[in-house]
Amino acid sequence: METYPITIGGVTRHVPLIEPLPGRRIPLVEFLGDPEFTRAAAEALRPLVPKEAEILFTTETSPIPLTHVLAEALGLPYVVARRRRRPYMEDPIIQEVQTLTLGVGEVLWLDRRFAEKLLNQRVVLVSDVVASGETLKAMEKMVLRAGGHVVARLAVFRQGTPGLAVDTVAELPVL
Ligand SMILES: O=P(O)(O)OC[C@H]1O[C@H](OP(=O)(O)OP(=O)(O)O)[C@H](O)[C@@H]1O
Repeated sequence: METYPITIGGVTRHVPLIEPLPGRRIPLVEFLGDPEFTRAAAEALRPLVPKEAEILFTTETSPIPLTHVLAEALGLPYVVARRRRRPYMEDPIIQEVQTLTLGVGEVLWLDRRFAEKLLNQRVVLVSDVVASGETLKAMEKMVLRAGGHVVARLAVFRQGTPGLAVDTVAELPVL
């Protein structure tokens, strides 16, 4: 498999090149199962978190370890929007997202008990990669619906031109 070198905070990984859409190859960054790379990315992201931040908000799947490490370093809580409805969810916030990364529409789910943690809070959106920006837009809508205030939108990697302002630490190529 063809790979591409990605370096963040002095840690390099040779990640697979995938072709989610014909003629568009992108490096596939993965934090799951890689504590050293995850720590390096969280450390790089940490200075971008505003001092007034009260809680972090992320999505399944790959951004979860990143957000966990970042939250621990900052001493902040975090909540995670799920990509599938779980049977135990009660009165969840349900938000559609059109992500170009996979070429298909998706839905984010946030159980009410977690949505309540965002009420009147200064929330930082955290992702691993921002491409179209549609996932972050959907997350921002969820925060507003939960009664919170977004104070920063952060992603480790930017890929292409997102449709909203996002603070990132590195650029991924579209090959
Ligand atoms: O800016 P966008 O175009 O919305 O793309 C960014 C999204 O794509 C990736 O998730 P992916 O769908 O690969 O899911 P995963 O985290 O479960 O791997 C990433 O974690 C973001 O959620």
